[in-house]
Amino acid sequence: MHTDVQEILFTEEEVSAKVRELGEQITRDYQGQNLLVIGILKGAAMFMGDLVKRIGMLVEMDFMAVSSYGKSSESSGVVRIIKDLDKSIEDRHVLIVEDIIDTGLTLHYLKNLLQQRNAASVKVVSLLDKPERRKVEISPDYLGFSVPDHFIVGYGLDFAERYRNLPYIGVLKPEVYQS
Ligand SMILES: O=P(O)(O)OC[C@H]1O[C@H](OP(=O)(O)OP(=O)(O)O)[C@H](O)[C@@H]1O
Ligand code: HPA
Ligand SMILES: [Mg+2]
Repeated sequence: MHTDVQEILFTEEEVSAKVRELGEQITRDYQGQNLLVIGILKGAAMFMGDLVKRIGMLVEMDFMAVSSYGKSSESSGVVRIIKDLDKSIEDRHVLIVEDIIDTGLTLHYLKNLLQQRNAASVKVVSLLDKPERRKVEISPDYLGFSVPDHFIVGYGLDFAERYRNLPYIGVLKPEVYQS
């Protein structure tokens, strides 16, 4: 375990089993549909890569990059689009892939934006949910795990761009982000 990590919440094996389960659920629900899976960079990059391999039909992939946290451990509440989708999503069934829902501000903004672009349906899969911190009412259609109100890193999740490549999901020691 990395010395800045206080506790491992989910091991690599636990994450992998959950991703497989989510993939199977999504496969059943979207049978016969032409699904567009949209990964929200950078946090969801690993989850997206692993999840699509567990979806048992051909899907299209696209990515958006947004940022609301920057170098801080607190959301600014202002969502900036850094990279937009490549193509129109009009009349498409879209599935947003997120690593974590915290205040809910990012997802609230994204869901509204994609609905305004006249997608046929907009659903959300999030690997993690931190419900205690919610500022707007929103929940995922598919969820991996709920997490307590601590700062989480690993498997895509960062603090100031670090820790994304840890293979497990853990709690960052408070002294690391408070210093
Ligand atoms: O529910 P919220 O409070 O809005 O927080 C969740 C969002 O914050 C993180 O992204 P971040 O802005 O840190 O960008 P990143 O994915 O590049 O790390 C995370 O990946 C979610 O997209
Ligand atoms: O707990 C978190 N860890 C990393 N990134 C995040 N973005 C929102 N909440 C978190
Ligand atoms: Mg981040």
